[in-house]
Amino acid sequence: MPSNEVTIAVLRLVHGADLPLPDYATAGAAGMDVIAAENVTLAPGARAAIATGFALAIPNGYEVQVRPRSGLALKHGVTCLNTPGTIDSDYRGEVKVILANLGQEPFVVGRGDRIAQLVPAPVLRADLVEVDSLDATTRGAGGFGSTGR
Ligand SMILES: O=c1ccn([C@H]2C[C@H](O)[C@@H](COP(=O)(O)OP(=O)(O)OP(=O)(O)O)O2)c(=O)[nH]1
Ligand SMILES: [Mg+2]
Repeated sequence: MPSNEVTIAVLRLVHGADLPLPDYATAGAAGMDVIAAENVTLAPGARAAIATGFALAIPNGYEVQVRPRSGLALKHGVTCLNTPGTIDSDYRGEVKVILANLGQEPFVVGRGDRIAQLVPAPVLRADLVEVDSLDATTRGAGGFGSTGR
């Protein structure tokens, strides 16, 4: 196994039994495309959690990010509302894709359509240490455009 691969167990659910599992569209693709397991029409401004028909068991120390597809975003204004979506390593339920239609027209998701992409990533967990003061920096509390355009 190449060093940049992580093995993730995938379980097909009954309503996804006939659907392809997430897969890479090209040899160098960063994300595995995810297929919708249901038909949903999203009105302009609407959102929905779209079924995918599979569940994962991600190894400890990893997550899977659910990211939008740029084609859907650019052509239709359809994106993942909670991007990047987080699939926790201890989640065993169905992976869902929270799509939002920010476009002007209704958007039809067809069962079998590629609606998002999955990217596994290593996760660092923080050990928070409470202190009385923080070290000084040039930026200080400046943010949100404080350095100009
Ligand atoms: O796009 C997504 C985002 C989340 N999930 C599932 C897997 C994830 O492990 C779980 C919880 O997600 P998250 O932590 O983002 O949501 P929450 O609102 O904090 O819910 P919870 O209280 O269940 O953690 O929901 C998905 O299927 N798709
Ligand atoms: Mg959570």
